[in-house]
Amino acid sequence: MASKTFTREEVAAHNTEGDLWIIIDSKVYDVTRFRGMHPGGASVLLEEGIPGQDATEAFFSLHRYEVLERPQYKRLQVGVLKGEEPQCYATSNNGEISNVPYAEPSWLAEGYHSPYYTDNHRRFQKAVRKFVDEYIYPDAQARELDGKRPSQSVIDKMAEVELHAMRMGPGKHLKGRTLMGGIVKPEEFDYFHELIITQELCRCGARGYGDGINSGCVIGLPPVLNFGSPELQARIVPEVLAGKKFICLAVSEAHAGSDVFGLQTTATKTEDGKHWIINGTKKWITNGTFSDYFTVGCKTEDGFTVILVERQEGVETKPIKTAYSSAAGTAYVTLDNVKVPVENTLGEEGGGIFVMLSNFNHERWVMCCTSARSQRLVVDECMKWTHQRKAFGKPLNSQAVVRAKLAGMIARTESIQNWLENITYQMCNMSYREQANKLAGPIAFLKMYSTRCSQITATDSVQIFGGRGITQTGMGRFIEHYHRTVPFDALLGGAEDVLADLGVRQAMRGMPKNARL
Ligand code: HEM
Repeated sequence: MASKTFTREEVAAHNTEGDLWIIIDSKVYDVTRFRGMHPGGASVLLEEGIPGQDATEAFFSLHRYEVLERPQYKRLQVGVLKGEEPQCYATSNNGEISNVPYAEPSWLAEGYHSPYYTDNHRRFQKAVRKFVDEYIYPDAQARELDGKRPSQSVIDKMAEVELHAMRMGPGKHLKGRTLMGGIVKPEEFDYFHELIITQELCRCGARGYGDGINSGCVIGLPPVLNFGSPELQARIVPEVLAGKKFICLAVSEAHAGSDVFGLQTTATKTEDGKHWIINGTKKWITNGTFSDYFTVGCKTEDGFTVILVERQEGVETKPIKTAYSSAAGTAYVTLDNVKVPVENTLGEEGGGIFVMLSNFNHERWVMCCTSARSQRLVVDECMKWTHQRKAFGKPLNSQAVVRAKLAGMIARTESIQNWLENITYQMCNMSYREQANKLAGPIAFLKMYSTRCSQITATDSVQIFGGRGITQTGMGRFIEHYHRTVPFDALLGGAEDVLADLGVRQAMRGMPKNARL
């Protein structure tokens, strides 16, 4: 029983193969029978300094804190040390703000200030974090392992507090909804609230799952919200935001990714002009395997047109095996003579590029939010690991070469977050049209810069974690995951080089004609 107390001397008497106790962080464990099942082997538990002794340091240099939290291992605890309190605790995913330096953006760190966040944002952040840690984190870890799509119970829970609606950003779709239990009024909800949601969600450290929980909707629904007919909106939007139906954006193809003018999926009108007949294929479609609706980019007589397709005869989806988990529902979509009413056209016929462009800024900004926070997760992991792991008799962080790597990743993470907050502030103060004009370049640059940085940070973090950084279980599991999935950020929403060029071309367009050195 965990409530029993023992002195260190009493524990020390249980020091043989047939009667084996150890102390970890003031808790006493009977590992006699567990020894034969220990994933790290039986012999290590009999090594010098372990039987009947305080094994705290040895334990934390080899195991994550969460190991002790697993029910099957919790049961091994037989008591606690008399008059001693646990000194170690998990600083992640317990609903609290971490006090590990740089584990939180500065606006959340004690004693720091920010011009951007109000008391309302702070209350909102607390509630979102609690929600994510309680409901989403456990499902994220389980689904990331089994590759199944996110549990419907989590999607429903998210709908209860209107997380799906809030992830669409500020706007009229929030009207009449009770957001996060009423903490923020629909008309007060701004891009900083949305940034908070996105960044809190990616603390789960499960990239595929993160996309699985309705990222398709974040990029697939805005064209319906902004360009769909009132009838289409009335039919589609409520059920999607309630988490009962799923939608995805289906633009990229095997033939063309960033180059939307190179798309080959065609939509041709029937003779009576009442329907589109769509033929083609779409590739890398997030949430595609389980989507009910597809926002499809098509080549039409007038150019490029976006059309909403409902799952029906002629629409087939099959999973694509990518580097991240199949929880994301990444699909190859085939469209064979799919008949769609012309009323499903989103925006003008031939005006698809405008529909897409108006979506891209928001989509890329969301990705910047994710990338910035994921890099911070790596900083957090590296700070803890280098603090608790000893090599050559000293903690890893006592080595200058390790500290230099930490310095780089901290500086990159901080600069990205600060730039991101500046852009978010501009978004809060610009109309959608102004944003499209003035922020397409800066957002493209930020995304390019952020994903460049993230790859350097991923490489350095693997060096810091060594073999554990390439191992899917144990101490380095988040690092392995990050390093494996970081290229997604650099590709989705426009490849780095394409975005860099877009930013410079935008700047060139703004050059005063008479500017001279
Ligand atoms: C209540 C006590 C313990 C439990 C429940 C436990 C559990 C585990 C688990 C689940 C693993 C698999 C890796 C992971 O998921 O992190 C593991 C690995 C390991 N454990 Fe333990 N362990 C305990 C105590 C110890 C102690 C005291 C030592 C002593 C040095 C030890 C040495 C190891 C080693 C060497 C590995 C392999 C690590 C690796 O592959 O990187 N364990 N243990």
